[in-house]
Order: sequence, then C-alpha cells, then structure tokens
Amino acid sequence: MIKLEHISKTFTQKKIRVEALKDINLEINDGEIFGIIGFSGAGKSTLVRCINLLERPTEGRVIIGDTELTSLEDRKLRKIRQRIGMIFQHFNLMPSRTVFENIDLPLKRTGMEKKDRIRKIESLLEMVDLSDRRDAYPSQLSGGQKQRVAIARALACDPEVLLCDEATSALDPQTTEQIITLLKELNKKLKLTIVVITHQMSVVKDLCDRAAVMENGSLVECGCVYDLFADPKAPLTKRFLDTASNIKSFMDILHQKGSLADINDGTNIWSLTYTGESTGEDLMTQICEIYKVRVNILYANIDYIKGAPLGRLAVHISGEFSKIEDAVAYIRDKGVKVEILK
Ligand SMILES: Nc1ncnc2c1ncn2[C@@H]1O[C@H](COP(=O)(O)OP(=O)(O)OP(=O)(O)O)[C@@H](O)[C@H]1O
Repeated sequence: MIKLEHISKTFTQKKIRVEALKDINLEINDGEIFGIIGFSGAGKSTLVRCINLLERPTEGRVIIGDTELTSLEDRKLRKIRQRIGMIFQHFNLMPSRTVFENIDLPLKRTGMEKKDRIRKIESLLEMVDLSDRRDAYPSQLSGGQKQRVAIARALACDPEVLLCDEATSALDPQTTEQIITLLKELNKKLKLTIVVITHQMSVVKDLCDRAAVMENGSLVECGCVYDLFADPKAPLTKRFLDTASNIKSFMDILHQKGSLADINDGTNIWSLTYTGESTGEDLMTQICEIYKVRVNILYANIDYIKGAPLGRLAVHISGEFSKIEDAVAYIRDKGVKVEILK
C-alpha cells in the first residue's frame, strides 16, 4: 500500500511562496489503478512526484509497503526507487540510444550481467509488443510505440508501482486506447499498482478503479470512479466532470432566451442520473402512461464506466402539477437520482 500522511509541499521562488500541496492524506491499495484528476495547477504532478520523492515534501510521510521513504538516506532511497517506475507525457527517451539501449539503461545500473539483461529486455519487448523494433531509434517510432518503450524501461527493474504523469495526453484517441489496454494487462499480469494523472476523462472511465480530485493543493474528493461520476459530492468534482462531458454545452444553453430550455410555465427541467439496474428501464414511457404527463427529452447521454452503464437525461415534464410530483417520486423510487436543473 502507498500511504501519504499529511503531505505538504511549498515552493519558494523569488520570494514568492506557492503552497502546491496542503496536508494531503491518501491511501492507494496494492494492485489498484488510481487516478488523480483536477484542473491545471491543482498540484497533481507535485503529488505524484512526492510518491517517489522526485519532489521532497516539505512536511509529511510517504510510506510504501512497510518502508517510510521520507526517513531514508539517499543510498537506500535510490535502491527503493527501483520499486517505483514512472512514465511521462513526452516519454523522456534518450534520442541517441536504440529501443534496446533505452530499456537497458536502468538494468545496467543494477549491475545485472549482460546475458541476463538481454533476456530481460527481450521479455519486456515482448510484453509491450515491440520485439520487432528493438534496434530502432526513438525518432523512428510513433508516439504510442515511444510510450511502450518508456513503459518497458519503467518496468525493467520489476517495480511494484508505476506512476503515469499524463502518459496518454500526447497520443490520439486510438493510441490512448491501446496504451490503456496495455496498462490494464500489466496491472493484472504483474499485480502492478498504477497511479495515473490525467485530464482525459476516457482514461479515468476506462482505466481507473478509484480516483482523487484535487483543487488548489488539496484533495477535495476521493472514491470509486463509478460513484464519482454518478454522484459527485464536491462542487469542483461536479464542475470538472461536467466540463469534460457534453452536458456542459447543454448547461450553457439552459438559461438562454429562446432556446429549447426556455420554459416559463412554472414547471421544471430535471436532471436524471440512471445507475445500475435503472439504466435498463423505460421510465419515461412508464410515467407518461401512469401519470398522463408529457416528457420532452432535451439532453441524453450514456457512459460506460469500466463497462458499467451510467445514463444522464435532462427532461422537461409537463402536465398537472400534482401528477408531475408523483411522476418524479416514481422515478426516484426506481433508484434514479433526480435534481432540478431549472
Ligand atoms: N519546481 C517548482 N517551483 C515552483 N513552483 C512550482 C514548481 N512545481 C510546481 N509548482 C507550482 O505548484 C503548483 C502545482 O503545480 P503542479 O504541476 O503540481 O500542478 P498540476 O495539477 O500537475 O498542473 P498541470 O495539470 O498543469 O500539469 C502550481 O502553482 C505550480 O506553478
């Protein structure tokens, strides 16, 4: 388990103090894929760099397994860092070295014999499906292939933890999907704990088990990814998820005069969030039949979060007021989260 206890980090540059992290407490379980999300400048990279002490926290303790990293002297810390691999947005490969040589770099430092290193590199290349590119230089590879090399290099010393700092941000959606699939495979096969910083919601939805949301150096919310999407508690989480989905465009027109959502008959526009079994029900048809109300669907979306459906509707319900109330109660009873949008 990775344990961050009361982590704070303050940078001082030209007498200006930036509190990048403020009293962060977080536990990441072994074998888990954990996401860290938040707007730019929230402190995500600093937090992840504190896990392997690339950045030393100003205060607090970093514990991995039963070792407190923050109390180790440099030599021991270098050794234990081998248990933590890291990959980056821009891959950080050595341009003058081949794929094979790039992966060999961390292995050489361990003092491993050449024949063992060759065997190890060959198995890593196979794992990331790049056996045929072992003698290529980074400039001869696509972005996705470069990230595969970086992953192989990060895994060379058999780490327990892989830190990914915006590892798919420079890749197109299809290549991102391939890297997500590879990371999932590695997580399963090697029981690797993976910590992912990302602003790509597809990465959070498809890859992560749990995620933490950061704002101004603090953790504002942490939980299972499905719950974060289905029922965000903190206003920032809500805002962040809305920004990343196309409901944002709908919300933008909600208060515009003359738009579909410009309704002034005293009735409401409702947001309905369907989770679990409720996603399969034809509830709108049911309330029309039972309560004789009319439903106008203004927005509809269905997301799949690690394969589980999550539906969102924005609807205008018209009819007798008391019937509308009964219809809304009926939908709520079926496990749908109902909120007034307007
Ligand atoms: N080495 C540094 N020196 C001074 N300030 C820094 C340093 N590194 C980060 N900061 C500041 O700390 C804050 C958090 O930065 P950080 O890079 O961790 O945010 P982030 O959430 O990862 O942002 P982004 O998504 O844009 O990468 C920012 O205000 C940043 O300017």
